[in-house]
Amino acid sequence: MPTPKLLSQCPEFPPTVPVADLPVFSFVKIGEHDADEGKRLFDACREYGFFLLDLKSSKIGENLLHDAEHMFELTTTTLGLAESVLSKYAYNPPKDLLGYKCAGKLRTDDGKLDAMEMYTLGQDDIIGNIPPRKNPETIEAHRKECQEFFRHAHAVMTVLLGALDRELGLPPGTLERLSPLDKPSDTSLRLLLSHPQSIVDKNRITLGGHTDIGTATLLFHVAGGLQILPAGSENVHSNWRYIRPEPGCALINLGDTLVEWTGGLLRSSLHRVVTAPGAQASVPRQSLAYLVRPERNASMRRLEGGTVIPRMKEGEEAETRSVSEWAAWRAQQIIKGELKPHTRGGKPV
Ligand SMILES: O=C(O)CCC(=O)C(=O)O
Ligand SMILES: [Fe+2]
Repeated sequence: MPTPKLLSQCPEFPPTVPVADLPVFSFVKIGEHDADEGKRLFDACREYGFFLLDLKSSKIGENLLHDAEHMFELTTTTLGLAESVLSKYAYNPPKDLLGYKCAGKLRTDDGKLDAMEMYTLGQDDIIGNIPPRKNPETIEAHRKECQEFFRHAHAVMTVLLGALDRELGLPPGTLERLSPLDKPSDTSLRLLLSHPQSIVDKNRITLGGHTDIGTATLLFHVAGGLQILPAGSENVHSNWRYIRPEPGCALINLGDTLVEWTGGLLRSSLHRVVTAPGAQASVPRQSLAYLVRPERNASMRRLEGGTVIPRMKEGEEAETRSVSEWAAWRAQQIIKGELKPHTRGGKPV
């Protein structure tokens, strides 16, 4: 992403690093229910679980690109506050992931500590599903812009989830109703920042390999550094592929919840952030991740009623946990080392 303006302020993404060849879809065509675009989108959701979405030439898309510029400004002002101010808004894992996370709180795949700062805004707080939380003044003064971002990002997701409903043969609106804007959920917007290193280690892992746990994620990045591990590849440095930021595009990736709901048809791919490549390593790296989670009471149970999602076979046990219970269980498994994050789903239809 995002806008040509922001990309022009960043050194060039080098042409020499290995990149993932992700497909680009037109948001306009998907909104028009273009059958061919929908089919290719479904293929990408199973093969990679990642794709680029061209937001240009669409009113909602252009609005979201504009909102993203505001959110990048909030990243600069908010994460530029003194540590003594930010620490008053510190996150409190595992219960409360909203607020400020300083660098060095998480373990990365190589056993070192992460180098990513983030400030996480909750959809419930910003949209008003709960009484407002207290955020730093840099954010409180721009609640309206934050609301606009959430509304437009949700509108874009609604169009994408509608296309997946059609491809999965689910009744229209099924997936959107499970992850709505106006019901309590853990949907959030992360404002992410990592600082350049004094001595550049191009393989340093800024944010460790993971899959996103929710429905789907919409990401804007300006400098590179985000990488995906192609399905079936061993987790060694040489197999990871950079994702090249493209002007006017958002990057979309599917989360573990969609894998569960579709009986493993859709894919949630392992991804991570390393030092931005080439000259981009010398500038602060900012990104925005809008992480859509289902409403809190939703179940992780496989969806029924579609024409494509496989039915439970004899002997298979139905997942009965709610999304919150499942998320807590999974976080515990990872903490206890019983589960190493890995690519999930992508079963043939
Ligand atoms: O910063 C990025 O490019 C990716 C962030 C990410 O994967 C996440 O926040 O889940
Ligand atoms: Fe992620």
